Amino acid sequence: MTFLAIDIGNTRLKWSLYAAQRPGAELLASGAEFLDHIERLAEGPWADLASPDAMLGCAVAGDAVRRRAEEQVVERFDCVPRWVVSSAAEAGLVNGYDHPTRLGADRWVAMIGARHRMLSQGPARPMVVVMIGTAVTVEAIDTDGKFLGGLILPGHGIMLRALESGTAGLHVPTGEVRDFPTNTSDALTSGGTYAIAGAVERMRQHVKTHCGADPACYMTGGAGWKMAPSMVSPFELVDGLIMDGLLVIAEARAAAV
Ligand SMILES: Nc1ncnc2c1ncn2[C@@H]1O[C@H](COP(=O)(O)OP(=O)(O)O)[C@@H](O)[C@H]1O
Ligand SMILES: CC(C)(COP(=O)(O)O)[C@@H](O)C(=O)NCCC(=O)O
Ligand SMILES: [K+]
Repeated sequence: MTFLAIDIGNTRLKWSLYAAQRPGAELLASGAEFLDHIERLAEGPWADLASPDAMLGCAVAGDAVRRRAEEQVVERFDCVPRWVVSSAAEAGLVNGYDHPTRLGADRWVAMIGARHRMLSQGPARPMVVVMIGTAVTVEAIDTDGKFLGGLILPGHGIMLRALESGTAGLHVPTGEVRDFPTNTSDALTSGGTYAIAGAVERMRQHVKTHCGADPACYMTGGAGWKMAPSMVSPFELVDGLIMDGLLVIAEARAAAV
């Protein structure tokens, strides 16, 4: 029962093909395409793959992009494209958002992946789940698996572009992260990095106060590796939290049928 997982963010489409529809399944193939290159999938990276038996994805880059991806799936494979919509509860997580379906599906899926990972590592704990993609999200989940709420911040690229377009004197190359930046490039790079690190640390404190226990902290997303060295408290950097979440959801849904 091979399974194709797809995560469409605002910058890239990520895909992974697994030998089975359950967490921990063997990874057979994977890749990432910038959104402009989605049309290449069927005749490019997917050309030599055997058709998966099932597919599940999450997509936050808009209906038009999701349809373009769907066309590639249907053109190349013999499986029905299915997409996760955030709901009031799924796979052991309860959604505390005011309007649960308005929560970004990628955020919901990553939290489900993180909760599964945390429970496989030991007893239940509260969590902070950080995704560093086009945007940055910082989620709080209590010990029972209730999503309490989360932060949305601009990612590195958006922060820099916003500063460049709103000022006359900030058109400079990328710099280094420094404790005490002494040039414009380093000041911008460090400012963005520590804005994210500071927000994450604040959320960690909120969760600790609210839940009365130190949260398990997970970080994922294309630019997660950039943030890892600058975090205040230790975070486990997990490459495929969204893919893990899609596997967890697919397994739970298959078991429920
Ligand atoms: N090799 C890479 N290709 C593309 N983006 C990268 C790469 N390495 C780091 N990044 C950073 O990761 C971000 C994209 O991460 P990703 O998780 O794919 O975002 P999204 O899910 O929003 O599409 C980019 O904004 C960029 O800053
Ligand atoms: C916050 C996001 C833009 C993150 O997108 P990404 O950085 O993964 O491309 C996305 O999850 C989204 O559009 N969310 C809908 C609004 C919400 O979650 O409240
Ligand atoms: K994402």
